[in-house]
Amino acid sequence: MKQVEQARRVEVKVPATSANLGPGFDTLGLALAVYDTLVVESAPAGVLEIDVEGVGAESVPRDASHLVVQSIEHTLTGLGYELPGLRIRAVNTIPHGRGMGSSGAAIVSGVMAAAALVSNDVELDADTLLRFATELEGHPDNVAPCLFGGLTIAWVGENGPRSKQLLVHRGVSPIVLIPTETMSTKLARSLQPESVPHADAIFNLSRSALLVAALVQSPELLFEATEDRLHQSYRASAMPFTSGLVAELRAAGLPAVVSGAGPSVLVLCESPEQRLRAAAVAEANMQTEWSAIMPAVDFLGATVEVLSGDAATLSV
Ligand SMILES: Nc1ncnc2c1ncn2[C@@H]1O[C@H](COP(=O)(O)OP(=O)(O)OP(=O)(O)O)[C@@H](O)[C@H]1O
Ligand SMILES: N[C@@H](CCO)C(=O)O
Repeated sequence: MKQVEQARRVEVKVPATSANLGPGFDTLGLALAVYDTLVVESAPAGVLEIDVEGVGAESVPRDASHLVVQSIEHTLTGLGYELPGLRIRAVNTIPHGRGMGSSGAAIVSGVMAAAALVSNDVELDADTLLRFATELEGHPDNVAPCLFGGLTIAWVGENGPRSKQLLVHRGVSPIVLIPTETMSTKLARSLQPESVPHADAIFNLSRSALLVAALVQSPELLFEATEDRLHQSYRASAMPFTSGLVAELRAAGLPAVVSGAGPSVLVLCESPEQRLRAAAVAEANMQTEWSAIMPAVDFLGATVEVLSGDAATLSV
């Protein structure tokens, strides 16, 4: 096994993401301008210091089971390196367990940190970064936009996960409604049926193809393009306030969907004006405690800077 250079310090910044976007289950994802940042330093073997500020400061583990550590280890092992000691300082703003891609962001930050720790010796291409991240996350629809920014279409081919990044129409104005309750992605996935009716598969094929056109070129089609029959109804009983709010917003003509595995609601508004209307409709219909954010679409994805050791700035 190869050794990581000592006292190499890297800084990673990763965006939140919303996956599925209605019909694009496990396929479509959008990067949002809400970020976690992380400084990672290689240290003598046996050292593991984890300092967390912001989201998760009260809850995430401070040992080797921390998701970023697992991701660094997974990536370095995959590249033939021994896990060095680590000093990690995280400043998190992406909410956990709310459907905003926090686990994907933690995994991507670990993959990017590991890549930067060894970037003097190894250069990783985009597909390899996506493969390491997807191996841990299980599906590529959050980690692809987190890595590359913008709107991504992700798929798993014979040689592993791939993705295509697209720029989003400047009119598209997301609003995310975030409840205080959490939902585990694992639980939400356990509610999915093994098979779905053929007619529902066709329904989602048409809507997800339309959604790509709506997000890139024709935001006025977003309402029809965000319909779904593959996942939201199966999960509704586990998050009744979420499905109630989505229904109220859609009844008002607003393109609302469950964000990721929920329970947040994403409204993919076609203009800043529609977004203000969505905020007003949501406020009138929230039956529990929610907060609303209006993040821009992130177009950069994950970035890494090498702070010490041989300096170089990486991006994918
Ligand atoms: N920055 C982080 N550091 C350590 N652990 C994290 C971090 N972010 C997320 N996690 C872990 O991931 C869990 C949340 O993952 P989960 O997949 O259930 O939801 P999510 O990723 O926030 O939502 P979704 O996948 O629907 O977008 C947290 O409870 C925590 O255990
Ligand atoms: N496609 C995933 C996104 C959440 O990680 C799901 O809905 O289960």
